[in-house]
Amino acid sequence: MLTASHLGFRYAGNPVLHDVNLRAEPASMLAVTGPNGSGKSTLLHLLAGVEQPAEGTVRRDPGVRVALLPQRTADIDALPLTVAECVRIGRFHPGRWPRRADRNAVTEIMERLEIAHLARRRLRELSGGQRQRTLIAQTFVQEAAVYLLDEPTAALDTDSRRRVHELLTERVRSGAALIVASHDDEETSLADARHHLEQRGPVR
Ligand SMILES: Nc1ncnc2c1ncn2[C@@H]1O[C@H](COP(=O)(O)OP(=O)(O)OP(=O)(O)O)[C@@H](O)[C@H]1O
Repeated sequence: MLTASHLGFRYAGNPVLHDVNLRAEPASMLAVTGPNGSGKSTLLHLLAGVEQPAEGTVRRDPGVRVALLPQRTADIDALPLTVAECVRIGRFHPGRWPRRADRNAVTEIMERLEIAHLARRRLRELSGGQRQRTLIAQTFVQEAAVYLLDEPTAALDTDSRRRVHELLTERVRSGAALIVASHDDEETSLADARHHLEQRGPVR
């Protein structure tokens, strides 16, 4: 589906990733772990095609759809979007009007993540957890084969975290490949495999 071979990356000459090899397997969750600054977010950006590797390749099989839940999204907050509009973007297909299935999927995911009552609120008016649940809804409303999730539950309370973990497990059961960067032991224990990144670059 999605294969990373010998990936390397540097920010302004500072090495972050070196010789990373991994594959998104269908019906499987891979946890990406490692200390702060070890390059988990960078790796997800490379896998999503947001950044280009300095070394190695990311190969995506033709037609495989990849959804990314980024960790930092200040640009999204700057848009005057409501919660419902933000989630609907996940079902937006250029050149075609939303179908009933798209509208149903949006309603269903908003109910599951308990943001339906916030539908008309602007993103910038939300709490951190409400905003995170909105972005998770936007990610999971997409019909992707591969989901790249950067610390999906870091801002969430226990109930919301449990709900998101149920969603992760269901997506895996329905055949998706999940790659999840996480510091949370409970979350990484849901994974079928783990890829640990070591700290690189100069020690300060
Ligand atoms: N845009 C950037 N420009 C320069 N350096 C960057 C940039 N983004 C990240 N870095 C550096 O690259 C390294 C890896 O960052 P990254 O965000 O990928 O780590 P992470 O493992 O996701 O960390 P965390 O657990 O804190 O989320 C860090 O040392 C960081 O300071």
